[in-house]
Amino acid sequence: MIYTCTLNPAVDYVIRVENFQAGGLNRSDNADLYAGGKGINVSRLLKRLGSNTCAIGFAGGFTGEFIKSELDREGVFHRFTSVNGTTRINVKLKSGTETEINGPAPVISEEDANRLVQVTAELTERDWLHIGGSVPSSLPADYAGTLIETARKKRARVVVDTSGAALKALLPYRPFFIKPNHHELSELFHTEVNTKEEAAGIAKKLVDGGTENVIVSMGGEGAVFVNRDSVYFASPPKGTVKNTVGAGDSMVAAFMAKIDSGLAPHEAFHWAVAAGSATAFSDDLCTKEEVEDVYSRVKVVKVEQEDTQ
Ligand SMILES: Nc1ncnc2c1ncn2[C@@H]1O[C@H](COP(=O)(O)OP(=O)(O)OP(=O)(O)O)[C@@H](O)[C@H]1O
Ligand SMILES: O=P(O)(O)OC[C@@]1(O)O[C@H](CO)[C@@H](O)[C@@H]1O
Repeated sequence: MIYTCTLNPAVDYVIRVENFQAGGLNRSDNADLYAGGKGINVSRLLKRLGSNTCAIGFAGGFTGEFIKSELDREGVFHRFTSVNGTTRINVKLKSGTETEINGPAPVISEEDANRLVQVTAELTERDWLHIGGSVPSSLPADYAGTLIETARKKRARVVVDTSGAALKALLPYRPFFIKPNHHELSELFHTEVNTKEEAAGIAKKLVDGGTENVIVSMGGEGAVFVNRDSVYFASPPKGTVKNTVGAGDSMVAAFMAKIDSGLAPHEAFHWAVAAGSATAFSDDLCTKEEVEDVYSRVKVVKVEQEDTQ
């Protein structure tokens, strides 16, 4: 079972406005609500790809109920820890460009935090623990690390998809897989990452530091894959981009799904890029059929290690 842990889920309110005017009254006749947050997106896609998954994390208030009912509707197992506050709403404003306003997390009590640790203590060596997204500031600084250690004691495989200080703090736990985008990588290493060669050079440092598999996503430019044995570059096909929210999560889901079903890492990478692009080309997360359709149009090349910095 692939458990996804979203410590700070969200209802994603995707609203489209023509000619948005900051500071003025704007009206929209096109908006959608989605169960969101990185782990939740990953679980939704895993279900579509046919993998066994369960979404865990904190949920509260009417927004928490909405997320659970949406997951029920899609047949995605979940086991959220209920909290007193209200799960946030994240606004995704589409008006030519995409503007995101991610809301604040509810306060998580110590008791609720401990209850979630107990859920991760039930994992087994056949399970994965994916930890995705931001961490509510009311949680102890080492909270995600505690979840990882708890799952590790049961020999579960750990995947980390977070950014900034939270990602930096979790790297010493030597995750099986991480997928920063090139902006997150730039922030992590205090350097500009603009090319695939530069991304591969830095990803190698992460692999040297103990992370087993690194994908660096680079939006419409594609992605880079690095592990101990090899480096691959991928270029996605051209298409009409409708929504990039969840494109990165789709990559993570497809990579885990394909590794879990026994594929080699570079093959799983190929599927990951296809899933990322398929989501970018659709309004919501992509379907299995859309991923299959994009797959044959993704170009993946093996790169000689000397060609990277
Ligand atoms: N314009 C695009 N055209 C084709 N594919 C795209 C485009 N934008 C994103 N993708 C696909 O989605 C993948 C992930 O994109 P990106 O690097 O933006 O992830 P991300 O920043 O983690 O996204 P998010 O956090 O919004 O889920 C890319 O590697 C690519 O495969
Ligand atoms: O604020 P965080 O936790 O970093 O990111 C949350 C979020 O932006 O990430 C997902 C897309 O990856 C969205 O569903 C969600 O709104």
